[in-house]
Amino acid sequence: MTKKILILHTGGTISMSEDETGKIRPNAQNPLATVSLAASGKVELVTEEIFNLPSPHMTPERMLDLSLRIRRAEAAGFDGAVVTHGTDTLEETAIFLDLTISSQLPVVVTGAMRSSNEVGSDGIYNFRQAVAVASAPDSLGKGVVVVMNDEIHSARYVTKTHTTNVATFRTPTFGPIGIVSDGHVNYVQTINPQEHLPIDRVLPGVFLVKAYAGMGPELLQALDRPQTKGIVIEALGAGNMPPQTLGALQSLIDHGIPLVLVSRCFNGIAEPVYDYEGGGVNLAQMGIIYCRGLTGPKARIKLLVGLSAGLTGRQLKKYLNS
Ligand SMILES: NC(=O)C[C@H](N)C(=O)O
Repeated sequence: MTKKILILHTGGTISMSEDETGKIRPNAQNPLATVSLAASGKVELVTEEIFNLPSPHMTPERMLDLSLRIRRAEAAGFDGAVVTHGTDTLEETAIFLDLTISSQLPVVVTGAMRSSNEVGSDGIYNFRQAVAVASAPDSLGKGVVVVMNDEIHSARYVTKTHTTNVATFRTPTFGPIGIVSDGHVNYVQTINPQEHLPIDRVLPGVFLVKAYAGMGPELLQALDRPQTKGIVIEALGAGNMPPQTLGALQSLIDHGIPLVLVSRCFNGIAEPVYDYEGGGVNLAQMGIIYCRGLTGPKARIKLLVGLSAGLTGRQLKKYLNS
């Protein structure tokens, strides 16, 4: 049976070309628009250029537009969706979609590290693999996935790890959930289902701060204001903070601003294990919420989604802990 796949182009290098001076630029006409996927089997592609943006121009408001468009796709008879996206913020859009789309429909996000006319361009290849994954029966109910360089990654944990290499998307700690090989889609692991919050607005005022040796209170104090709705902190190691930040952290908590903690480490999960001044035990006792296994940018999207859905207090904590 022919699968009907919705293609949503948003821009990024996959939609760009190299000019005569070697610089990469956006195109007025998307180069993927004319690609034939005859070799991919029975698929009908319905294409929309929802944005034509470099991904550093992506915002939560635009992620919401994309999410709302995909949420309408199932009722419109689509069997899956492929989103093409710039790679710089792809991981944030992917988790936003994963957290806000509750349908079983396969949703695949892909991009490219080399633009459409560069030697060794990976755009058409990744696009074809993404369509194969979106139309595979095994992709039903897998949540949003990212397909790049023959690997299938869960949107929840995948991250860009290299500035230029085509093998840039990796899932630290857990690894990919599958591979695409010779057009065949093979899943090797499943990840736990998570709660979906189909929000229809996004709150501003959710920030991300990275901790460092000798960090003082200044950055945190600058965020201690009524416009701040929540802060994610990329803490040190297993989830610890320099002692000079504790006063500013306590003041943010006293002002009712949710503080969410992840680790700045590439692998592992932040846990409140260390019992010294600024250690995780201390931070958890203060009411800082530990968000397990997400990177800082992803935890920020999750906090933003939770707050935008109106979650507060224990509900917010439970959502972020899960
Ligand atoms: N490879 C890429 O897509 C990077 C580009 N700067 C973007 O994110 O739009």
